[in-house]
Amino acid sequence: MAQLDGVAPGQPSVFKLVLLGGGSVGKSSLALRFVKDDFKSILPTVGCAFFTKLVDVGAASVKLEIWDTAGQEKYHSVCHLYFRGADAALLVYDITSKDSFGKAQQWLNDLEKELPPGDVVVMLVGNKTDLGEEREVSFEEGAEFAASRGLLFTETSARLNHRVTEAFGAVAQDLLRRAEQTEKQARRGRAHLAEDAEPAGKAKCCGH
Ligand SMILES: Nc1nc2c(ncn2[C@@H]2O[C@H](COP(=O)(O)OP(=O)(O)OP(=O)(O)O)[C@@H](O)[C@H]2O)c(=O)[nH]1
Repeated sequence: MAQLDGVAPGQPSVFKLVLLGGGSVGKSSLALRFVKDDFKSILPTVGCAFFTKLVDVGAASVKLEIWDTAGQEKYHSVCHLYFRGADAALLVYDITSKDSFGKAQQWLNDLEKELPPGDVVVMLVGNKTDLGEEREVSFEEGAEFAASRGLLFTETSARLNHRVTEAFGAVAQDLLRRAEQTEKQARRGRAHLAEDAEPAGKAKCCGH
């Protein structure tokens, strides 16, 4: 895999990922599971917590800077500040709460006001699949909403460590794919510019 421009050889590409969603959906638990492979009762996040984790994507390495935002309504206005410069977002809801699914959709609208769709990789995550008997949001509902807005989608259980690594891994993979695509386009653009410049030079020379 080619090294991305601006990244020193052997160094990972760094991307900022924000965890968004209502209160108690499991944002901090997903981060804790992914970064430290741990699960415990966590107090509500105040403001924002910050983690980093290296992820291997094929032969490449990606460093995710994970910003865990507070889901409680009283912190909502502060959290907008954390959107800035985000490359990716995990939009989390609790599959046992229809209300949290609605909140995730509101968060998406807020995010898209700040960052144009397409500029950021967004994955919708239905968490707490271990509580299947209390389920209020079906897998299909989640998948359909994600498809309608061009989002990646998965369901997880931070408690049982189900599909947590895969969720972050899929986002890292998509980030790298997009970065490589952007770089290829830029290289092609530079090559075209060089080609366009060359015949003009020759014409000048041969006209004499
Ligand atoms: N059963 C179950 N409980 C979970 C799961 N993930 C988180 N929880 C529990 O849900 C509660 C809220 O989890 P948090 O990780 O603090 O949720 P949060 O979204 O970060 O909450 P805020 O900080 O208020 O935004 C805690 O009691 C967790 O133990 C899960 O996958 N399954």
